[in-house]
Amino acid sequence: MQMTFYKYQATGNDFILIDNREGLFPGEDSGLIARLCHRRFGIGADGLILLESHDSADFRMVYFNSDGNVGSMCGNGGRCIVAFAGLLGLTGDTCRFMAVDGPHLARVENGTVSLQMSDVTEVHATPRYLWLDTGSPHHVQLWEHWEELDVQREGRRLRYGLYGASGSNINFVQALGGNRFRVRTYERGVEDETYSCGTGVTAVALAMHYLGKLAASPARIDTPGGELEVRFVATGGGYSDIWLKGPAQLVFKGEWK
Ligand SMILES: N[C@H](CCC[C@H](N)C(=O)O)C(=O)O
Repeated sequence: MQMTFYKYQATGNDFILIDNREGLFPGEDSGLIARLCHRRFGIGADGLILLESHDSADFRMVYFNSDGNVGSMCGNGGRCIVAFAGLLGLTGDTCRFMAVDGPHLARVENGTVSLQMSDVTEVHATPRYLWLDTGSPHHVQLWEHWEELDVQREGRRLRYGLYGASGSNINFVQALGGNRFRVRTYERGVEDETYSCGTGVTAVALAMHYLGKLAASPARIDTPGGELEVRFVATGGGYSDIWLKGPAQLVFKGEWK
């Protein structure tokens, strides 16, 4: 299948973006999507995103994990598709698009994209970890021995051990003082560590506020791929007006033959 694709990255979380407004891409072909995302046999990416037409929003985002299956919301991918819609001339400095978890607003300033995330109504807390849904499911756990952290091993153990077949994304957090945190994420559907996960970083900011380790919005979060900022309003048990901000860049454009 011949098609034009665009490769984007947002704090090192990388995606293949395809303009599918004509509806020709075979989204049900999970084998093809996994091949396109494969880092040796394909283009290489953590996920693939289709930009499609929508009746009442600027566009629709359809997100697939690199295993080829439809994923839940992707915060970094959401920031990339906003930059992509701008490149295609569909939107200006602000836009509103539809994703699997509902509508999202976004703003673009000098290569930085701020994306409004879904409200969070519940945080499940246990003595060792928290779990919340920021559009995607996230386990958040503080980790003391940072230098010895094997994200692939620990993430895999928790993803399959605690969350059964549907699984969860797993975030390990270190508090750096003030409003700064460091995060490493094991992503479900990639089944490996990624350089950054937007819904994960969002979950970490809210979880740290919930635990009293972050006094107030915003949180500044370091990931292996760079820094992200999360702003939010606490609503007594939940969170609203949540914004994820950081860079999103086109890397290259190509043809798949
Ligand atoms: N990388 C994404 C998360 C993808 C979620 C996916 N791994 C799933 O659970 O389906 C992000 O920036 O939010």
